[in-house]
Amino acid sequence: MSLLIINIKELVQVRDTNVTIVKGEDMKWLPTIKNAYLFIDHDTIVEYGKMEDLAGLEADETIDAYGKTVLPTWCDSHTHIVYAGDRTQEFVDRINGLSYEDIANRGGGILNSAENLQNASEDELYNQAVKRLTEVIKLGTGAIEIKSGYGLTVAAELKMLRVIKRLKKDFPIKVKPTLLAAHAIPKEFKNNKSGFIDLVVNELIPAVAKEHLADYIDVFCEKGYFDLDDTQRVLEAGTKHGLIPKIHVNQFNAFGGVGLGVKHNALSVDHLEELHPEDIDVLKQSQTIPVALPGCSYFLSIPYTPARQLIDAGLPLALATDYNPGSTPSGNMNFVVSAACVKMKMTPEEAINAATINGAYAMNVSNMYGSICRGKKANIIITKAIPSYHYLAYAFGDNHIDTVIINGQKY
Ligand SMILES: N=CN[C@@H](CCC(=O)O)C(=O)O
Ligand SMILES: [Zn+2]
Repeated sequence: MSLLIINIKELVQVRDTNVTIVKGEDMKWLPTIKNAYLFIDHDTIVEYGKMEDLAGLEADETIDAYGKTVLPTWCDSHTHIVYAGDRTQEFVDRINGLSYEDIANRGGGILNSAENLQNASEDELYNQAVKRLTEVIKLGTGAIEIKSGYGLTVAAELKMLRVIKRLKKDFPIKVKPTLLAAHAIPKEFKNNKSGFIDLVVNELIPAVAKEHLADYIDVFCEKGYFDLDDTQRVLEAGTKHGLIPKIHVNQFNAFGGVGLGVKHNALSVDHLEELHPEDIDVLKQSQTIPVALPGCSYFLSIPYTPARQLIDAGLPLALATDYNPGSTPSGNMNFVVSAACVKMKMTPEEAINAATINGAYAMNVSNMYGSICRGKKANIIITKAIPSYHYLAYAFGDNHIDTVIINGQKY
């Protein structure tokens, strides 16, 4: 089965060589071809170019994309889409004056989601996650990372990760599973945090590794959750079992978690709403990519990750949704791109690079996803007729997507 897309107004994020990350100044450059075609064979991008150079290429199906923009699907490197129920009551409580911290301190927040998840069957969880995943693919996401972390017991964490495994098998997009082993201190361990870390290190991580249920190990490194010593213990145990660190850090407080992540060769450090100059220095010496989650800043009314400081220091930056029931009940990468431009002063070029190729890097899949490149997976967004790719970020809140193609097939 082959597919030819013709008369594309602008083909965006075209890379002749297989670039796997873009950093600093280079993020300002988004390569495009105007009046272009794209040729896909089965699930692979085979050829592209200017319409005037389209000669002798025939396909089983042709799409006329006159007036439309074509770009690679979004790569969402940070989500928690497997969860039970919602937390709308806490949302209303926050409007009425409680903080995220107040809610957590009275046993709500992550512990609330953990209770819901522990009481849900694997099938219930799967069915809820199927709806969310289907929706985000229709919004243009073509590769996604999904975390556990609402289990807080060995059995419930395994249940979550088995749901992620089923999603990975049943959906055509790339799914990368993460064991978020230490997300909150369970009630039973309220006065015995080190006992919980013992459980994570001695039982949870080995059980997950034995079933090959995760690629990455994550910790919520934050005041009131897990400190540097706890984080270090979890990352060491995860690494010993072949899991690569990707951590939640500097969401509310910056106290050295970024340096610790870098020391453990973290693939990414995520959140960074709070940032110290030394965090930037340490990131400059590393292969670790910072990940910003503007949907979380929007929803919790907390600072936005200082993208300008990171990019102007020559660093790469990825954008992701953080889709979860507590801090970001949205998996819409289009909103994330727009919010990054409006609130973080990223240019549309930087935001699109951050949401495609750099998002793919933050999942270690940028050799096959995140750009229009010969040999890469044919995961493509065809927009409605829009004036330019800038419009995606500018006209926020509307759905500009006409068609999503995953592995060469219309989704
Ligand atoms: N901060 C930690 N974890 C999630 C929120 C979890 C929740 O509130 O349920 C996040 O990334 O924002
Ligand atoms: Zn998160």
